[in-house]
Amino acid sequence: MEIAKVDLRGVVPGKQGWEAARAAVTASMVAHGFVVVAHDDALGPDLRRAVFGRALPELFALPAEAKQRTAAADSSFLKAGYVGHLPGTAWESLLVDEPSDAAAVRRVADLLWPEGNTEFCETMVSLAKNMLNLQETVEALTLEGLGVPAESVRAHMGMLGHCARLSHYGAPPDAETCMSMRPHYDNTLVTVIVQHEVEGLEVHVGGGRWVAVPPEPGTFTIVAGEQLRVATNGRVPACFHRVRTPSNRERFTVLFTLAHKEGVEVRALEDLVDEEHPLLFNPLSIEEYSKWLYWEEGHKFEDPLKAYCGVNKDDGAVA
Ligand SMILES: O=C(O)CCC(=O)C(=O)O
Ligand SMILES: [Fe+2]
Repeated sequence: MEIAKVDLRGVVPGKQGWEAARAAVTASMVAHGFVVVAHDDALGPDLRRAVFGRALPELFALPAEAKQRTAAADSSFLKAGYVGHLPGTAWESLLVDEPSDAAAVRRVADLLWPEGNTEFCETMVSLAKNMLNLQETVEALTLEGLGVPAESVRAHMGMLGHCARLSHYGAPPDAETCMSMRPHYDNTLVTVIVQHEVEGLEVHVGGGRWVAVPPEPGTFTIVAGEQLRVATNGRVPACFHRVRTPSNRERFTVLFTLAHKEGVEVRALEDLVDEEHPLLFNPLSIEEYSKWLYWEEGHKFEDPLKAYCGVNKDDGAVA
């Protein structure tokens, strides 16, 4: 299957191109739970070089104790800070909260480089601002495309927070399967995945078929997470995806997530619940759900979200 790309260059609300982009983005999100967009202005050659040629290699080359200074007390990969080499993985990652806020990035950078690293901070903030913009555009296009009125979209946006995840993958631990991250759903609303030169991201397109998304410069993959499935009352499925690198090379990626702020319940947008579309999911605390999913029995279910908060749980089959 060839993945269609939606060109978002110069697409702004109400201007020419917005309606066509809205139709294409919504169709892809509804059909697959992801959309690949072309938007080379969001990461031009200079910024790309600063991110992947400098900021990420420099960060992950730091001694382990420097990276550990940013780690959460319980080393959870769901909390801001560094997590390294979980069992069975060659993956290490740094999660930064509100990366478009210079002071927030600076706090993390000062732990990593006590002598300061202005260039790292500037690079991250520039990229984060562009990615936040891109995510808000895709989120607004999708919701509008589903018929949600502009004021509901605005109210929804007001409940969201933004995070960046910078990742480094060593060569896949199993050279035969080449799997670097097992299939999963993100627990976010949307995640934009920025790849660079080395392949890895694969999305499930149904019927056990996986499609690799090539790491083409100027393109970004936006995957829907479980929060968007709840918010859209099931219209947008969460994207099942994984990381597999057949070339067995090391790899850097940057992800940006948009998700409900901590403590804010995730619930279906009222405009998307009616007689024809009865409520599918009860309101959800993402913190409670994530605990259940990762550390309790959640992982046993084929459709954990449905098993946890589905209005009809009967078919949340155990895997
Ligand atoms: O590195 C990638 O391409 C995707 C990683 C991913 O899906 C995740 O961290 O949730
Ligand atoms: Fe993911």
